[in-house]
Amino acid sequence: MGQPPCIVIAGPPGSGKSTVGPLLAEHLGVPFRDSDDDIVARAGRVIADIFAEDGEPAFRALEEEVIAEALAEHHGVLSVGGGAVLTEGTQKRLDGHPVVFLNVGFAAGVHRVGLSTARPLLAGVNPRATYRALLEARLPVYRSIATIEVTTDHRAPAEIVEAIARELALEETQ
Ligand SMILES: Nc1ncnc2c1ncn2[C@@H]1O[C@H](COP(=O)(O)OP(=O)(O)OP(=O)(O)O)[C@@H](O)[C@H]1O
Ligand SMILES: O=C(O)C1=C[C@@H](O)[C@@H](O)[C@H](O)C1
Ligand SMILES: [Mg+2]
Repeated sequence: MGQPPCIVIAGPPGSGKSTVGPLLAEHLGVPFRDSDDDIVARAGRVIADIFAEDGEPAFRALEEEVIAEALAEHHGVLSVGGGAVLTEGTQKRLDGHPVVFLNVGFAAGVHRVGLSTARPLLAGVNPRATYRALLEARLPVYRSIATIEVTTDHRAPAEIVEAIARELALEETQ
């Protein structure tokens, strides 16, 4: 039998991908990777600097590359950047993988992302409006690539892990 496919965690900024991903990996006893961390390690710069110095298209190209590598060689949980699933190449590569969409509503999401400047897409003059537009525009994309959708509002990370594990077990029996 081959290695199990990588379990992918997707969702908007603040949905909890980097928080829930490692907990899910621990729960399942498998390794964890985060594409944002892989990009930072590869570029030797933080994400805000890559956006500022190279622009978003260069960031997206690097993101697609590190995700392709991770999907090919990583057998565990992979959290991907909030905008990673917008790329057609990545969407195609996700085929055959369990993909968990961590959904978050506007109020909880805004509260979680705060005013951090680490998220270049939300660093403009009206981050709340930008965040609202981003959630609306991306919702259908997240839904189109996900095999599992989990609501994260008013739920602690440990409860979210339990919900994902239950859904993954159900998927396996189908
Ligand atoms: N279920 C939750 N309940 C309350 N707070 C949460 C929950 N999940 C994550 N958080 C908090 O929200 C913030 C953002 O979480 P996290 O960094 O995991 O989001 P992300 O989806 O990885 O975002 P990004 O796309 O920007 O990387 C963190 O401070 C984290 O502790
Ligand atoms: O939602 C997005 O487009 C992003 C989310 C983060 O995970 C980072 O990948 C980057 O800040 C872009
Ligand atoms: Mg993250």
